Amino acid sequence: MADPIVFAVPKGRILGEVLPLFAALGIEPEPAFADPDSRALRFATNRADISLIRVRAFDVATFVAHGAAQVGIVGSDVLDEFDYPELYAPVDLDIGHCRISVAEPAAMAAADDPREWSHVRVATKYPGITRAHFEARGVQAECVKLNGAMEIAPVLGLADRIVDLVSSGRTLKENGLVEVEVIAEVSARLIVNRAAFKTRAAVIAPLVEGFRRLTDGARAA
Ligand SMILES: Nc1ncnc2c1ncn2[C@@H]1O[C@H](COP(=O)(O)OP(=O)(O)OP(=O)(O)O)[C@@H](O)[C@H]1O
Ligand SMILES: O=P(O)(O)OC[C@H]1O[C@H](OP(=O)(O)OP(=O)(O)O)[C@H](O)[C@@H]1O
Repeated sequence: MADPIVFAVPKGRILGEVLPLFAALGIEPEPAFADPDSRALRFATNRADISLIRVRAFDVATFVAHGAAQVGIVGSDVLDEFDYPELYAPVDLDIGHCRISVAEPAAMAAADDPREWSHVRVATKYPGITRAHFEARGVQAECVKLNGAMEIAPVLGLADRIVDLVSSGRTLKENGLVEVEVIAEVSARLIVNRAAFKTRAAVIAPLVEGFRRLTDGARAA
């Protein structure tokens, strides 16, 4: 029998929303998969043809693009940032909803008109999305790449503005920032390596169909 396919799942907040989807599809990971204290990275499932890996959100796309994993789940923020040609994203899973936005200190926003910006200095984990967004508006964007805690950058003078994910808006509020522009809505997608979609079609095609039915069903309900 062929090796099981490798399905990459982000270990952060999306993991909790993925577990019910797996359950609905009859995929039962070994118990350690849902245990945040487990140090294991690869997990078996009740399906001999599917194994799981738990990696950082940005790395899900890297594993699947390179074919080291064949299938994965990743936020559309990550797909927009890297735009990997090797990835096919056939299903919007309707989980992990948030938006990617420009924010700035509340005091600055009071006297600021985004239509007048010609140059901005932005702290972000998403330099690709940020540059593309501002380029399309004819604004030159200088990006300072951070991997988290962007919200502290303006008050410390690292950058005037940030581009980051916003959901409830609580992180911005608690750090004295306000959202001034929404760049894109974000949700998690099922991704498949294009080559693997052909070579491992017997496992992957029904899996894609299963996720598609599940999310179509949820939308119709
Ligand atoms: N506040 C949020 N609300 C909803 N979805 C979110 C939120 N923040 C992030 N996400 C989604 O979850 C994905 C993973 O984010 P998460 O914050 O779990 O990882 P991270 O801390 O950025 O990753 P890592 O620790 O691996 O660097 C993001 O790419 C995005 O699609
Ligand atoms: O609008 P809110 O509901 O406050 O959510 C937004 C926050 O959520 C994400 O961070 P996360 O909590 O995942 O931590 P991180 O800094 O590790 O990415 C994001 O980077 C924001 O900081």
